[in-house]
Amino acid sequence: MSDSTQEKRYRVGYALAAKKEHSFIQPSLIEHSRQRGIDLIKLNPTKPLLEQGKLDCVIHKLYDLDWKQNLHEFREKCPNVPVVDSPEDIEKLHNRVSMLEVITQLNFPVSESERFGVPKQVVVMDPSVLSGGGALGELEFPVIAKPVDADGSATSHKMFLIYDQEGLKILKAPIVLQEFVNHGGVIFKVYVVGGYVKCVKRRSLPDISEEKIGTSKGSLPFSQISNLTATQEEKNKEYGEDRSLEKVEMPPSRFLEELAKAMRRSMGLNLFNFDVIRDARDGDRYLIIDINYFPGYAKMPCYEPVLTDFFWDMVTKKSHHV
Ligand SMILES: Nc1ncnc2c1ncn2[C@@H]1O[C@H](COP(=O)(O)OP(=O)(O)OP(=O)(O)O)[C@@H](O)[C@H]1O
Ligand SMILES: O=P(O)(O)O[C@H]1[C@H](OP(=O)(O)O)[C@@H](OP(=O)(O)O)[C@@H](O)[C@@H](O)[C@@H]1OP(=O)(O)O
Ligand SMILES: [Mg+2]
Ligand SMILES: [Mg+2]
Repeated sequence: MSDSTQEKRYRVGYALAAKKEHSFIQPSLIEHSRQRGIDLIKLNPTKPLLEQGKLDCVIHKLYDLDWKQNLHEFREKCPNVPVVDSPEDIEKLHNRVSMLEVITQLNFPVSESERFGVPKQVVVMDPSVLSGGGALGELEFPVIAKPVDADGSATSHKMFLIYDQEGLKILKAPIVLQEFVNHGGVIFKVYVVGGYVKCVKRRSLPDISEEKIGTSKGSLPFSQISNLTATQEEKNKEYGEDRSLEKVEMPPSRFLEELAKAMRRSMGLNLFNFDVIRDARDGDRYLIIDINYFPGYAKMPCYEPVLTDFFWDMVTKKSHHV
């Protein structure tokens, strides 16, 4: 379709933090959408949405109360305009406990071979439990300590690999302790955009040998390990690391597609990704360790046509239910 003035044009409003806007609203996406008759409109989150021109769809990743209120009023007055996605549904992903409950509660046809689950985890609310022992329950070291909140703040990505009881002492409750699972140093990031599913490989923490488990002590901080930039990757190579991802086999696509579909239905969300690792001890066992709302789609191959197709579906379909 051309963008001639006679043809109907659609307006997709976006409300994003500056960093997200910078990475997601690329000139290539604007142009791709424009050519399909879709204009991407930057919204002012502090001004009533009804006063910001006709909107055919709203996408957003902002969580302050004023924005939620603004969105709430808009949804009441314009119930037919799809809001992707509903703040109530997104909320579940802001806590690392409720996030993984999505997975444990999935009604999913059991596949012949592949199985899925989540690593064992506990949430520690009481600071004295960390210093006094007994925090682990039935978990075994090493564990990963993750902030309970996954709300997009810088601290929400600050993690620690904890080798022993001593290592727990630097942590502050509340915190999630999750069993570390060896997985060959590779994670699979599965991007979901409505009905579209795309899996990519990323680097992860390397396996920890039995020997290392016995000799390592304390804790090791890390953050956004799978978001290494190209320069950092180059540096890794200079240091002689050969961790080429090319040879790593992807999980079966049918399995990932079914899983993504079940998650999308159960959460009521259209825009998310999830991190999957393959258990090094059991190649048919997949563990979901993280789910992110509105992730870095610009890192996904062909994100412009994929997102444009999604916008098109949203603005042209009468129903926007997932
Ligand atoms: N249970 C686990 N066993 C082994 N490695 C893990 C485990 N949990 C997390 N990791 C590693 O730590 C990384 C960060 O964990 P996680 O994905 O939960 O954090 P995040 O900050 O929410 O990540 P993102 O940037 O994707 O939002 C993972 O990508 C993976 O490399
Ligand atoms: O841009 P944002 O601030 O939303 O950052 C998100 C980041 O995307 P970016 O690549 O655009 O930074 C995502 O990366 P990928 O999973 O796609 O690799 C992932 O780390 C999310 O957890 C982050 O969301 P947050 O949890 O911090 O809200
Ligand atoms: Mg992650
Ligand atoms: Mg995350």
